[in-house]
Amino acid sequence: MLLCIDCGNTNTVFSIWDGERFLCTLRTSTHHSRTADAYFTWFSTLIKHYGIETDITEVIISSTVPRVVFNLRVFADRFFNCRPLVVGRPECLLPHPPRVDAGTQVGPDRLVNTAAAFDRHGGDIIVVDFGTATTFDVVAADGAYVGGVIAPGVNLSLEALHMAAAALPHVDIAKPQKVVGTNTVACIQSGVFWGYVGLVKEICVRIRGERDREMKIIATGGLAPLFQQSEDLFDRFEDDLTMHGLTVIHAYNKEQGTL
Ligand SMILES: Nc1ncnc2c1ncn2[C@@H]1O[C@H](COP(=O)(O)OP(=O)(O)O)[C@@H](O)[C@H]1O
Ligand SMILES: CC(C)(COP(=O)(O)O)[C@@H](O)C(=O)NCCC(=O)O
Ligand SMILES: [K+]
Repeated sequence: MLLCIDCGNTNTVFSIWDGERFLCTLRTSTHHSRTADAYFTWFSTLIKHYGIETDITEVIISSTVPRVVFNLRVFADRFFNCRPLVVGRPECLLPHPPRVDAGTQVGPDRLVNTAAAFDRHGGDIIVVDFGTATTFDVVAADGAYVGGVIAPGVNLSLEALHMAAAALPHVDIAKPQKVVGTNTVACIQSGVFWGYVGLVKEICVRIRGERDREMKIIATGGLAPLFQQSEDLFDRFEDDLTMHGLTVIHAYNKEQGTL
């Protein structure tokens, strides 16, 4: 069985792939100081709780936080006796190498989303990932990542207002009833929610214009459903897109004989 680990700047998600389906998805916050032993204690407790039979022999990691990779490597080595495949490392092959400026280190999450979107839908796709940052990944007709857009994440924007302005409270995102807020919380929610709706629309229109073609929009990440219920922003929401991409990249490396 393959253990897929997707480490974002906020959360780290573990999912076990049995070759046909994901047996479970476990989520913890991202901390570079978490040790291999701490990961295993957490992981084995939850696996036992859910009564899942596992036989993990392989591990693949995508991490937007370079510092956590060391402890995740030790975790794979110590508890599953394997060397993990780490997306973004030279030894991890990609089905379609990215076409970006020389020296650019594309976020591994974006490479994984690209591989997943192409596998499921073919090319000419925009992936919108609502993580710590909101990223737009442009997938060309041949499946290569050819660039994109990075915007501050929804929660980061809310946090920034609270941090920088003495009178603004911490607010959780929600769809406001109206655009014109009649209290501080409603005003902030309106600014971020409708601002984001506009941001997503405008960026997608401009990407399609720049590339001069129709492009399917696939959304992923925890906050995507909130926006999907509001407006017709995306063609699809796929919660498991990044995890699927990890299985695609792992299978590709097996096929190429590098594993
Ligand atoms: N279902 C959800 N409802 C509300 N907030 C969420 C949900 N899922 C994730 N978030 C929040 O969205 C932000 C991005 O989370 P996540 O997608 O896990 O980011 P990353 O991949 O960058 O770690 C975080 O601030 C997280 O707390
Ligand atoms: C843009 C990101 C911070 C998004 O990370 P996330 O929100 O998933 O934690 C990450 O993909 C990253 O660090 N990228 C490196 C620069 C680039 O992709 O061009
Ligand atoms: K992301």
